[in-house]
Amino acid sequence: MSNAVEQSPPTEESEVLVEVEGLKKYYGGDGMFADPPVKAVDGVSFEIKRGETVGLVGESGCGKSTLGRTMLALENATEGSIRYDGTDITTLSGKDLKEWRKNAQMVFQDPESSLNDRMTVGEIIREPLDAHDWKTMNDRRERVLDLLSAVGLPDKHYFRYPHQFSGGQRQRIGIARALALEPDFLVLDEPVSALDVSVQAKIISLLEDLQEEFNLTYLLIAHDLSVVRYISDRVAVMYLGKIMEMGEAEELFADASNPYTQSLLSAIPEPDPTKTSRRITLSGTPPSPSDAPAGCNLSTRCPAKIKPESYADLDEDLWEGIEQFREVVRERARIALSTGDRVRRRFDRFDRFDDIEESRADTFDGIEVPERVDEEIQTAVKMVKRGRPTEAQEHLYEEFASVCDDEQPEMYEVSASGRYSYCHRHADEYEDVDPVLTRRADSD
Ligand SMILES: Nc1ncnc2c1ncn2[C@@H]1O[C@H](COP(=O)(O)OP(=O)(O)OP(=O)(O)O)[C@@H](O)[C@H]1O
Repeated sequence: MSNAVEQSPPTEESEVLVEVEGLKKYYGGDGMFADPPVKAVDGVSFEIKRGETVGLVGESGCGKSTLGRTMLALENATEGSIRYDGTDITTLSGKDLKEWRKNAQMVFQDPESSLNDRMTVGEIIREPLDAHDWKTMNDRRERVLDLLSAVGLPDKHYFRYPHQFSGGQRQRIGIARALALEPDFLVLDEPVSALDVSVQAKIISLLEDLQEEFNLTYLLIAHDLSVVRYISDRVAVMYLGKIMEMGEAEELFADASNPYTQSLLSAIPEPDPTKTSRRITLSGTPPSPSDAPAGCNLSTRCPAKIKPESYADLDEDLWEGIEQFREVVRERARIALSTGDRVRRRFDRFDRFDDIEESRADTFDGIEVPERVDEEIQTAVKMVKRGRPTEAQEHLYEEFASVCDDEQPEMYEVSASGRYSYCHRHADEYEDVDPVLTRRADSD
């Protein structure tokens, strides 16, 4: 059984460094005739303890970098707060913001493009010290030499240029620069993904050593789940601007609760050929962050989606078919019609979506479809064929929408260690995720 908790999950006594609450970052959407905003980060809350490494994972475009940048005040938050050692940095500006920036820095993915090739290594690392008018020129020089040594580069590199170095060495320079002002908190945005595997291991080990030496706190953004598993204390899984699950790394990898986390982890190849692992695939494509579902953001693709009460006894294959068909219709509704299409539609000569019949037949091939379901599907088919896929989408919504389409889930605490997950299925009134996924996998 799971308990619904407030957005911020409880953490243990250890000291919290960063507290993010109800954070949103939207792009665009201003003005009367503007397109809807891109909801890159859409209401996330979590904490990072001092000295902790939190891994942030999720598919491309889910909002990881935007969250990282907003947490460093490199982007203005649209809503919510980011308290750093108790200070809400979203309210800082001018001198106060500049002063705060010393505390938190970013290490970028691509060491090829993130360093200015016209500056020497010494100048690159010294630049933040110059910008903050840090102590004397001599002190700055000493500091740069210390930093070179901390990241494993010899003094003689001071006067060389970045293009004289390999990818791994350039990333060491980027890390030295990020450490110049003695920050407590680093956002590492894909710090090793542009590097060869052998170099990756060295940079990861350097990051671990530096964390120990300088008591650093990390937010590690990475798509490579094995890197995240190896280095993180806790992991947050993001999808379409929201955190779907967050908890201790080992526990989350071994026993994920959220259907999205389960599907993400099931894509990792099983190294032991004698073991069979369950592959959980998500249907369709992720919705655009400017057109996210009204209910749970995974609702259009969820492999454990709850059925509506009036169809609670539907066969699993049929339910899956209905959901797939709804996605086909949604895809049609996303297609912009040309002027010619509109004219043809007006004169009932529209034929661009006639293949919807075929899609229906394919989707329900070999599945027994009861009359009451078939009637609704056929009505939607007719609407799509007439060039009115949005009406068809609404019709199917009226008939088949469940709590997952209509309501955003709460955050539920799903383990004694404080892991939490964003899914209606953790509420007492619904069957939990695992038995549903097992049953649906068996029916495939
Ligand atoms: N400056 C911007 N203006 C408008 N939209 C943006 C901007 N920056 C990011 N986005 C959009 O916000 C969404 C999230 O992007 P973001 O780069 O944060 O995702 P990500 O998870 O870091 O992806 P990746 O792993 O590919 O870097 C995407 O739809 C992206 O197109």
